[in-house]
Amino acid sequence: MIEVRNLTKRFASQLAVVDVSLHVGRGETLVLLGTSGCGKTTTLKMINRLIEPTSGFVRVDGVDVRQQPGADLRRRIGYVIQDGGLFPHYTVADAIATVPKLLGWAPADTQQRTLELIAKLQLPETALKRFPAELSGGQRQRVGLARALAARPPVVLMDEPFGALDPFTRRHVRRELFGLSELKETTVVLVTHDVGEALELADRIALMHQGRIVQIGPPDDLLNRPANGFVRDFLDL
Ligand SMILES: Nc1ncnc2c1ncn2[C@@H]1O[C@H](COP(=O)(O)OP(=O)(O)OP(=O)(O)O)[C@@H](O)[C@H]1O
Repeated sequence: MIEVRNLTKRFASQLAVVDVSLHVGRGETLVLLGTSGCGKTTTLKMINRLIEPTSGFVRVDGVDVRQQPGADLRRRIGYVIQDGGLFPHYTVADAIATVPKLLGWAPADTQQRTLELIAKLQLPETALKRFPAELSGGQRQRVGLARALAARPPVVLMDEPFGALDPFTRRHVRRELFGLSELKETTVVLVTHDVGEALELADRIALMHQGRIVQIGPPDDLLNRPANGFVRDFLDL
């Protein structure tokens, strides 16, 4: 589904990502894990072209992302960031309708999908008219996810999606969201520095350090067969 080949990103003299290659299968959840500044976000943003690579390429469903028109890419790749990334002057309904509108959906279809999503995410219908400042952190997070899932993208990228939440709410929202059947069918790449979160959510983990992947594999592989001392230290084994 997603193929990343030899991706490198240099910002002036800073090498942020160095020769990263990986693939993510359809319906799989891959977690990019690592310390602050190791290149996780830069890698994620090269998948949806928010950042252009210095070298290497990304294919989604066999097509190079550079060859896909922007609207196509946004329909196919949902994006969730910390705290939902909502515009302060958009109501919840406006936020969820963003991509369907961009794709020219009929208003009735958008409304039906919006109602379906807020029911699935257990947001009250009265929230539709509210602005982000009138919601709790957990609600904002769920709205961010509803917005990303609205047009049923086959791929969703998530950057520290639970980062703004307290540990209790974080666990709760995480379980709720990843329990959704919608997400089970979706190919997800999720960035976190939280080991527990990675072990809970990942089908496979790519552990990064200084721009490179140190080890990639199912959580059990990293736990039982850490590639080196860094992996052992990071996972506190
Ligand atoms: N636009 C930019 N210009 C210059 N340097 C950048 C830019 N964006 C990122 N960097 C640098 O590239 C490196 C990787 O950053 P990146 O945001 O990908 O790390 P990260 O692993 O996602 O970190 P965090 O968990 O703190 O968000 C860092 O050293 C960062 O300072």
